[in-house]
Amino acid sequence: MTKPAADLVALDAARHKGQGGERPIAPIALPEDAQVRIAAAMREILLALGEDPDREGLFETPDRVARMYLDVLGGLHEDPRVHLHKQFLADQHEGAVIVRDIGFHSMCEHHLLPFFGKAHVAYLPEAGRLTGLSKIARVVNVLARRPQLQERLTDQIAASIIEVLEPKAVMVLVEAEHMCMAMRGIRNVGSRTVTTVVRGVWQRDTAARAEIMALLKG
Ligand SMILES: Nc1nc2c(ncn2[C@@H]2O[C@H](COP(=O)(O)OP(=O)(O)OP(=O)(O)O)[C@@H](O)[C@H]2O)c(=O)[nH]1
Ligand SMILES: [Zn+2]
Repeated sequence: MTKPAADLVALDAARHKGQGGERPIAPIALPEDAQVRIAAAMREILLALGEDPDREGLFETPDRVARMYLDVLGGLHEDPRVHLHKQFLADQHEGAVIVRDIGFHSMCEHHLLPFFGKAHVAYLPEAGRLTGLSKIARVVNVLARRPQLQERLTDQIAASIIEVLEPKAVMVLVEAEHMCMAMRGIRNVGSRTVTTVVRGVWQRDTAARAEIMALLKG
């Protein structure tokens, strides 16, 4: 096996450090009283809006919303990298592996409104070192179920793969629609944001980069 991508891991660690409030890939602990506290906060929001949280339609809502947040933001307490630990070798495969159209739902950390779309992931295995295709989708799923920025989601998908699988190169393209742009503020429905990240040998090899980017865009 050739040199692992330790330099890429270090580069990633540096990139993710000190970027105003940046949160790392590692999971955080779930407070024991999370459900109760979220429900109490939701009840307070309803009261602040002038609503009656005890009326029939609302009385179960704080609890329900608490369960919903613990579900859609549950990736905070999971480590995406564990899914990549199961690996296998296919020495004869020298080309890229591309998983397109991984659907995801995330929450923008500015407004806690959903953004959702597709992630497309490519990597160039090191010495045939592969992971299961579903594992790439699992990584996307864990990282998406956190308060996120689309750019950070894109970076962290690549960083997780680099750290555990140590491939020669990774490229990630994420396209998404942000409800905070559609439902409020500018109220721009239908605009899509595209973010990309390229790491490893594809950063220098412009021909390969263009070829993989074209395949990722589909
Ligand atoms: N770069 C980036 N920006 C995002 C993402 N999700 C939401 N935003 C933006 O975050 C910005 C927050 O801007 P602020 O000016 O602090 O908040 P705001 O007053 O609600 O902004 P408006 O949406 O323009 O009304 C907005 O421009 C959002 O469109 C994301 O994933 N990446
Ligand atoms: Zn937002």
